[in-house]
Amino acid sequence: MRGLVIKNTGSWYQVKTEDGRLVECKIKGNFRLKGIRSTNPIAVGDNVQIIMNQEGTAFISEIEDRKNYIVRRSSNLSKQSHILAANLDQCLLVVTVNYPETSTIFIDRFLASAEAYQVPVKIIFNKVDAYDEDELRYLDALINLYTQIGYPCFKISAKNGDGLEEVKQALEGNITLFSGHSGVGKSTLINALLPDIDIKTAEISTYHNKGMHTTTFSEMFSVTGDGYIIDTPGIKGFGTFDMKDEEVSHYFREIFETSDKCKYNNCTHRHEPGCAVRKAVEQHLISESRYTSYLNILEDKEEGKYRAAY
Ligand SMILES: Nc1nc2c(ncn2[C@@H]2O[C@H](COP(=O)(O)OP(=O)(O)OP(=O)(O)O)[C@@H](O)[C@H]2O)c(=O)[nH]1
Ligand SMILES: [Zn+2]
Repeated sequence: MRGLVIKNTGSWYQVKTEDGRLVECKIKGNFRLKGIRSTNPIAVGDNVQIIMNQEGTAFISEIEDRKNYIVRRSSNLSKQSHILAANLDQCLLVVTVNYPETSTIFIDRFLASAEAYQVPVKIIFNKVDAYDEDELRYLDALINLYTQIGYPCFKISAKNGDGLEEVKQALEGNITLFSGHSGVGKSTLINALLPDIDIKTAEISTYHNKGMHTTTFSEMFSVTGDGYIIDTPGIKGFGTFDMKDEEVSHYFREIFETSDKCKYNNCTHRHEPGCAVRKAVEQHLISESRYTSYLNILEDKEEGKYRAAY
């Protein structure tokens, strides 16, 4: 029988079967997956085959190929990773123009890593109830910028409910991960979307065993329209990844499109003659803030800091 893993409590997995039942499952057999040394072979979001037993519980016998997954490295010492969630359909990045301010560098780095992981992102601008005129103008400019690049944007107040209907629609039929840095209102938003569950009290814990093994129990919450929200503490972004200088621009959509016209095909868009990207920035066809974020990643990469940033 096929099912979706919606909760991982360490020793048990809760699987929702295709006919809508919730079944407590254990793993049977050896689940070493190609290419990953993981502390947990199965994560929320995995599609699995289960074999029912007489007690009404089941064994997970097979795991289907993942379209993507996010990991956290268990510790610096071990090379093992902990898979936090699999098969994400999208990520909703919650940001704020103020209280606290989310920088465009943070947004653009997040978008770049999501591009690398091939997870579509939508941006939620929260706390619109709290902004003054200048902040609202800046907010609209940002929405304009990111919508044009191809990232859908939402303007909401998790506090008073403005804009929540559009967010609910975006959740339908999708497995969604919420991200955003501390204080932007993720918990407030998720609680508003899931009034029956208090996220802060959801059963999620972490334990350490000789400093080598860390497990985060994660859970997906059902939303109307066959969608799920993943809220795993500690995920601020995607994992780390290595890339060459000339690859960074692949993760900035509009820079990548323009780079076709650069004189050199390995142009890094910094000092090279005949760089179409720099020209587009001068002509305000590419935003200065996006270009700055792009340079910022290149610089950090050179200093070996980029990996540490996520
Ligand atoms: N004015 C206003 N305040 C909000 C809104 N949403 C959240 N807040 C407030 O912002 C603060 C942080 O909200 P949280 O929901 O805890 O933020 P979080 O992103 O979950 O933060 P972490 O748990 O640290 O990751 C709280 O004091 C909320 O009441 C909003 O739409 N408008
Ligand atoms: Zn160039």
